Amino acid sequence: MKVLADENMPFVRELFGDWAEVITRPGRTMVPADLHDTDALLVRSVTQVNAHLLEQANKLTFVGTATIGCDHIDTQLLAQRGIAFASAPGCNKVAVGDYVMAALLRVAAHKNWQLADKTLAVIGAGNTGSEVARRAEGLGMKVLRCDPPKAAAGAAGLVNYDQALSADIISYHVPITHQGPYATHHLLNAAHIAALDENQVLINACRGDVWNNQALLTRQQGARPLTLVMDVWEHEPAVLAALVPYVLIATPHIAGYSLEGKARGTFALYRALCQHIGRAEQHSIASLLPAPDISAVSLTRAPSQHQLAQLVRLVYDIAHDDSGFRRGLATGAPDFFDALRKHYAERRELGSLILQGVGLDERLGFKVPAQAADKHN
Ligand SMILES: NC(=O)C1=CN([C@@H]2O[C@H](COP(=O)(O)OP(=O)(O)OC[C@H]3O[C@@H](n4cnc5c(N)ncnc54)[C@H](O)[C@@H]3O)[C@@H](O)[C@H]2O)C=CC1
Ligand SMILES: O=C(O)C(=O)[C@H](O)COP(=O)(O)O
Repeated sequence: MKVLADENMPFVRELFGDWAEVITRPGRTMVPADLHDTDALLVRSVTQVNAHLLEQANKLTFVGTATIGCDHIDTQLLAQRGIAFASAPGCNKVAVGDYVMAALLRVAAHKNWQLADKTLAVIGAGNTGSEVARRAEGLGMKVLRCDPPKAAAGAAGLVNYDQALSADIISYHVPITHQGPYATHHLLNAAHIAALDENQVLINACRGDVWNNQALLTRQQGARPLTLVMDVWEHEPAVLAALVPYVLIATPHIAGYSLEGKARGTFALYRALCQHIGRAEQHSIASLLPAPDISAVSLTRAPSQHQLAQLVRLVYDIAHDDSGFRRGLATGAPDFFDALRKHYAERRELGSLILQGVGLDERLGFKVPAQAADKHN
């Protein structure tokens, strides 16, 4: 069987190589001819799987995306053609939780805030939003959850969007959708942006088009700019360069890029394709992951917010991603965004670090020995 995969999908050869012919291509520039005689197509978020790409797909029976978002896949077309489809829901939700926690701690240092005094609103209380809410609650923050589709289905404890927009920090975790009562395209529109208070902080780690970037630029160029954290941008990879100097933390769509998250993504497709062709699984995720460079730290007392930020930086330094982004943009190279993503350094999840010695709140994401964990679930 012939499997065509995005060249930036790790562990493909380990999982598929011993039983399939694996061919890799740059995801953004896959062309119809690549699909000729291909049985299974494995993509990431940058490949538009549509009628054009499938023009020469004479043998294709399976398409998988090793991502949470599926906005790049014409799933209706696949269903019409009888092509099986799989995605990887939740695969990198922990990485997104790590990213937002790292961002929160950096914002707090920048604004001299104690996060425990602040309110965070999560827009979209699904897999990634719930992970972010859990971290924020671990930090002692008050959390508001806004999810109108879930509210309409009867979920309790949710706030409406206007209430959410009053929080100190507002973090977006919705899919990009263009139609229907809950469409998220420009969910943060020019009117919302103009009405926000200058002390508020906005975080986008979902999809760039959820925010009106041009309206944000207008706001930032005025007298009362907001504090912004942006992992995703309208029109990626062509970011609105003029906006970047007004963004506190700017990164190239890497919130989900932990090694564990990528491994779970590829593994979800391995599992789905094995099921699709009736093959028994012969691998596990654990076998794919190397030991982390730093595996344990011993604490003698509960860490302060500043010390917690230092512990997070031991595993994931968001400032490094931010400075890399700014350096890349400054080169003027049109492909800097994709180059940063392609050559992204190996990043482990906070859960790869065992914090020994004190009973730390397990919702923060670090691994806490069972007898010491301050349990909340
Ligand atoms: N920056 C990155 O690296 C990553 C970005 N993503 C993006 O984040 C998105 C969300 O991921 P998950 O949380 O795993 O998805 P999910 O499907 O588990 O949760 C999304 C939630 O948003 C809610 N929602 C939909 N429309 C809404 C609206 N108008 N207002 C408020 N809530 C609304 C849904 O009801 C659902 O509960 C993905 O679709 C993907 O586009 C995901 C992973 C990594
Ligand atoms: O899972 C998603 O959804 C994401 O946004 C991915 O983390 C994006 O990664 P790529 O597929 O663009 O490498």
